Amino acid sequence: MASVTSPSPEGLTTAEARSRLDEHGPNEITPTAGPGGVKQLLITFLNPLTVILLVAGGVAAGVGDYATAAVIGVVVGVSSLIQFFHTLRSDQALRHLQDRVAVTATVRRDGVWAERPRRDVVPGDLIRLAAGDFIPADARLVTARDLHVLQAALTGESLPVEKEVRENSGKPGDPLALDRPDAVFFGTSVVSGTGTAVVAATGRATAFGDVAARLAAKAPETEFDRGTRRFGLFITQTVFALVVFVFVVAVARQLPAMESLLFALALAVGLTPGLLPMIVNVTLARGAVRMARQDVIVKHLAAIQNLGSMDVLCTDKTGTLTRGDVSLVRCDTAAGVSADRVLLLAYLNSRHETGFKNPLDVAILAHPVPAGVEGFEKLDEVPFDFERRRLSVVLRGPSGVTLVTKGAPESVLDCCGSWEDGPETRPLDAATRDRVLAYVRRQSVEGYRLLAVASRVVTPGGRYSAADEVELTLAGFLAFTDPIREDAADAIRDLAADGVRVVMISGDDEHVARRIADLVGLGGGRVVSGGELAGMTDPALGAVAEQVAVFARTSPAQKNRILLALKARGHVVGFLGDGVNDAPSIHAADVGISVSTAVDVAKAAAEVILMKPGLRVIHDGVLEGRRAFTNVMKYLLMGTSSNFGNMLSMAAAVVFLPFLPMLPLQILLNNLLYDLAQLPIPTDRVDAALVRKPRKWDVSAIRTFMLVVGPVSSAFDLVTFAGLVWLFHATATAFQTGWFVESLFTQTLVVLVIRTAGNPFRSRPSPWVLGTVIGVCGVAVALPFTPVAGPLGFEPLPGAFVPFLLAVAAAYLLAVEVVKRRFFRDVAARA
Ligand SMILES: Nc1ncnc2c1ncn2[C@@H]1O[C@H](COP(=O)(O)OP(=O)(O)OP(=O)(O)O)[C@@H](O)[C@H]1O
Ligand SMILES: [Mg+2]
Repeated sequence: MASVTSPSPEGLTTAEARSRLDEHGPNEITPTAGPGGVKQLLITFLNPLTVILLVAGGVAAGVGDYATAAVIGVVVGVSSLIQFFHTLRSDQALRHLQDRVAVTATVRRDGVWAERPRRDVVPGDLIRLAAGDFIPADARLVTARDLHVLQAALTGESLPVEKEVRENSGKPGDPLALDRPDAVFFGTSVVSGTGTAVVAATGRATAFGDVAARLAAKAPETEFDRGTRRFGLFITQTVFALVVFVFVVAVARQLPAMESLLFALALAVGLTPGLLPMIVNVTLARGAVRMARQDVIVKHLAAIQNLGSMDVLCTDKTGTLTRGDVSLVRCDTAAGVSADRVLLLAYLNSRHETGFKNPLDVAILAHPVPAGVEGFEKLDEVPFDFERRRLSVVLRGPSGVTLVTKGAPESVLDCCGSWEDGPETRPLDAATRDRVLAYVRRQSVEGYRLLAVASRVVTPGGRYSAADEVELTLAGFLAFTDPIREDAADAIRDLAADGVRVVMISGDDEHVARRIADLVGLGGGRVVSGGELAGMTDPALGAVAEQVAVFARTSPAQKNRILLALKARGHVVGFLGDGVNDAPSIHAADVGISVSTAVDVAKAAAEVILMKPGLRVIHDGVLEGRRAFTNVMKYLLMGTSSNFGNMLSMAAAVVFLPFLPMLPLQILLNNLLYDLAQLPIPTDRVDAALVRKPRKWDVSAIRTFMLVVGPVSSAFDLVTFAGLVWLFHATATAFQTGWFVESLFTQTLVVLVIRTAGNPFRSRPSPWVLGTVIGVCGVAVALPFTPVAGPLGFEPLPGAFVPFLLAVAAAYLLAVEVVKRRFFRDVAARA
């Protein structure tokens, strides 16, 4: 672990920071930036397919076949450049999005404090910490005031620990150890208090960097990754077997050996879905950019997939279902009498606490300053935590040293032994307690959120902890209102209509939760409280969570349990939250969602950030995610149907024909044109019907589709072969020309069929898709009549071939239409 020497109070200079950034690298655990331009170009060029092609080109040039060598040159050049620019563009788009939601750190540079992206922090930087901050690096505290830090990510300890600068905490140059009271670490967060610190280590050099890098390296493969990988493997094996088969047969039949080798190599290139990774990335990146326009930012492309397949969305209440602009409407004693003292104590507590300000605190402080607030000096603080649900400050005032506690009514009541009835202090006996609880319940049922305030005179000096929150005197209650969002009910209904069930998981009171649930259309059912939940086993909870729409008084750990229980039952679960208490669940969800106004910890844990609060934008994002998914699926269905069919046809042709069914260079040209026809798929329109339900990656359905459509398309190839041989008495050149044209027609036109689950004539493709398909077919028909026909080995086709070709293509499309309907029915049935 690194060490640091004394910092300058002015912080680093910009120049110094820049040179340190060069020396230590950016402050990130896993690099977010993709490879740079030149490296990316090399990666594109050095893929195995390109290498095969270049070798084949060398061989062709060696034997004097310059036409083939030229076609290979064009194919390699064009496809590499297309891939290169597309990948570069989507990387840039994604990086731009990531910058918009980058978590920042408060850093002192050149003598001024400024917010800078976390990745720019360097060793030696002076940083400032406040509640809700994600600690940006490993650092040694220079000053600290009531600084409490949650180190769960590093130590597993779920309660905040206090950090402070002590005389004996070690010399500035000593290494930072976890138990050092003046050391704070990357990956942990500030619960309350403030401090300044000097950075000792950044990025991978941090204590957490090690752990996180190991975790990141072992990141579980998503269903999508696994699907594409297995699929790619299957294709590669099949292609390999076919290429060997074709070569052996061709040689056995004494076709020219060199020509046969080139033919086999061209097949290998032509039949591998080489564009798959690129098309997937471009489609998703395009989806990401469109989502950004709807105010939804994704940090990783995989999040789009997950958003599209999410079927349960868990959300907290304040700020998403409600507007989050809380107002304080009443301050009453436990007897229900309005009292200034209740407001005064609450105000003192809110003003002096240094934790992350809950909207309730904001509402209290927005109230006109009550008289008498100025005469108090803060001595200490016991910060809020979500298990205790209360917080205390210790103040020296006109009548001695007082501990002032505010929190959830039951939690505060548990610590009280008496209550203030005007000037009198009365004991809080069982009967009174029941009466008070009944009062709280009544208020909650009416929709008010309540906080209780209590206090006690304590002995001055010493340090205070939660153990001092005993024998308090209850001053009274504050009642707040928080209007619901106008669009919440609509958004919940729309999400439900599109297959996403919304579950509210609140830390708030059961009655308040029920009331809000009623207002937004989640009500009517059972409300499960944290207490009840504590008695359930995980499997039982899973069954309950599938039925229940509202959970109340849950702790952060319980929020997490609900979510994991739903995941265990096969749901794809999203979690939307904005607080420190939501961060673990955001992290554990399939889709962690937060809002731009959330605390850093929540934003850092999320994969999706909403630039506008509320559920409406999520609905838009979900649909956008499903659109991207659907377009990826189009590419796959198009590719699988044509590649597998072509393999079978090639194998059959080599066995039966006395010549090669297509020249190597024709195969390559065919493949290039086919690839071009696929490029605009990311721009395609998507049928509304295809985004009505969560979309899951169904590899087996795709494989079935391939195994059925492949032979079907092959059968139509054989019909073409038969027609060419017997009807048109084609020569080798005419045969090759005829199949070249037929194959491009069937392979490209099929996209118009498989791009919709219904009638292809009822669903309009994007102009780009339609234009490119027509263009490619046009080029195919025209090529034999152009001057390049000779070098490419084409000859003009007889006029009668055109109606024959159109008839074959039409019959093929009809057949695919039938198979396709079954495919979409199966997929829908399984979802
Ligand atoms: N600053 C605070 N002072 C006193 N009590 C607090 C404070 N913050 C939270 N509480 C208590 O803890 C409870 C749970 O906190 P909070 O409402 O933030 O949880 P949540 O799960 O985020 O709820 P929600 O669903 O409303 O967003 C609150 O209802 C309140 O009683
Ligand atoms: Mg909340």
